[in-house]
This record gives sequence, structure tokens and C-alpha cells, in this order.
Amino acid sequence: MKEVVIATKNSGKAKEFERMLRPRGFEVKTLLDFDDIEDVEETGKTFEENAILKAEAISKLFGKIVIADDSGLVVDALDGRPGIYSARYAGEAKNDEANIDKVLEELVGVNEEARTARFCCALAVAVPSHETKTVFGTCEGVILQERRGQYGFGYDPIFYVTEKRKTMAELTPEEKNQISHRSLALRKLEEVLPDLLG
Ligand SMILES: O=c1nc[nH]c2c1ncn2[C@H]1C[C@H](O)[C@@H](COP(=O)(O)OP(=O)(O)OP(=O)(O)O)O1
Ligand SMILES: [Mg+2]
Repeated sequence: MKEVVIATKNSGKAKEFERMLRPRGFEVKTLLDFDDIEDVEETGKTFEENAILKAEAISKLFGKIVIADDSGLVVDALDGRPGIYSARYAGEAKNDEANIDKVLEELVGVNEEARTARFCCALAVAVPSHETKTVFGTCEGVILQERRGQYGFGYDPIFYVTEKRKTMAELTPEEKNQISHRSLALRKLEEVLPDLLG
């Protein structure tokens, strides 16, 4: 089985990559499979820049091809926040529940039509001695006033996908992987780098 390393410590992302890549014949390794790998500082100004920082740092460390994912929630009524700061929106501790509470509080009094948002995902592939490639995927939705659903991770319970009439957290993992920003970006990656994932 071919191995692919994803430079993430997020178990929600890790499960999604496993579910998407295992049927394509890959064994997925993430940073959760290794001890003591330091966090790569996300000092970029865009999802792409942060994905490149993570992919290149871990590729250099392992001497291998590495894919990194930088993603987040962009809310129109909040001028694009939490955006690249999604993981630590309510504080350094990276707490999904606190992050959701903060977004809901900031949107109190904002009516449904103005609660549009999108999930964004930049994937970067770092190949030793080659130029790093990036792709980008988005998924449009609306922020509800309360949580719904048990699946997924992060902001999924408050992100309503209009065409599915469900929140991301009400979709099964398979259903989420058919429409998500992450799966769209991965499909683009297959087009850009067919030798890697084809
Ligand atoms: O499908 C998603 N469904 C719900 N929430 C999501 C999704 N995709 C990203 N998100 C949220 C989670 C986290 O608050 C932030 C990602 O931040 P991001 O820095 O890319 O990841 P992270 O720090 O959790 O792990 P790592 O950097 O090790 O990959 O956006
Ligand atoms: Mg991060």
C-alpha cells in the first residue's frame, strides 16, 4: 500500500483524509502517528501560505512528500472572520465548542439572509527539491443560530448546507466527503498531480 503523510494534528481532518484516500489505495499517516513533532507556526496571511508553511516544514523534517491542509470558516457578516484564525478563535487552547460559541455570539441579531459563510481549504503538497503546489476548495453555507448534528468536527454543527437541507454535522462522513471544501481541494490535487494520487 502506498503511504501518504498529511501534516496535521487535527483528528477530524485525519479521519476525513483516511476515508477519502484509503479507497484510493493509500495508507494515511498524520502527525498524530508520531511523538513530539513541534507545531509549525501558522504565520501566513492566507490559507495557502499556512498550508505551504506546514507542508514544507514537515517534508523537510521527514525527507518525504507531505500534504498539509489549512482550512477554516469565513463568515461574510464578520468581515471574513474567523478565517485563518478559525482554530484559535476563542483562545490558544483550540476549543471547538468555545469557537462555535464565539461565532454565535458575534452573529446575535444578524438575520438569516445575512448569515452566509463558506468553509475554505487550501492543500499544499511539498515534494523534496521541487516547488510546492497548492489547490483550494470551498463549500457554501449559512450559519444557524444553534448547533445541530453529531458528526464531523470544528464548526460543522452550525454550518447549514442549503442544498442538503442539513448541517455538516448532520451529514454522514460519506455525505460530507462528497461536498466538502476538503474533498473538492483533494480532487483538484489529483488533477494537478495525477502521479501522486492517481
Ligand atoms: O470541515 C470542517 N468542518 C468544521 N470545521 C472545520 C473544517 N475544516 C476546518 N475547520 C475548522 C476547524 C479549525 O477550527 C480550523 C482549522 O484550522 P487549521 O489550522 O487548518 O487546523 P488545526 O490547527 O486544527 O490542525 P493542523 O493545523 O494541525 O492541521 O477550521
Ligand atoms: Mg493549525
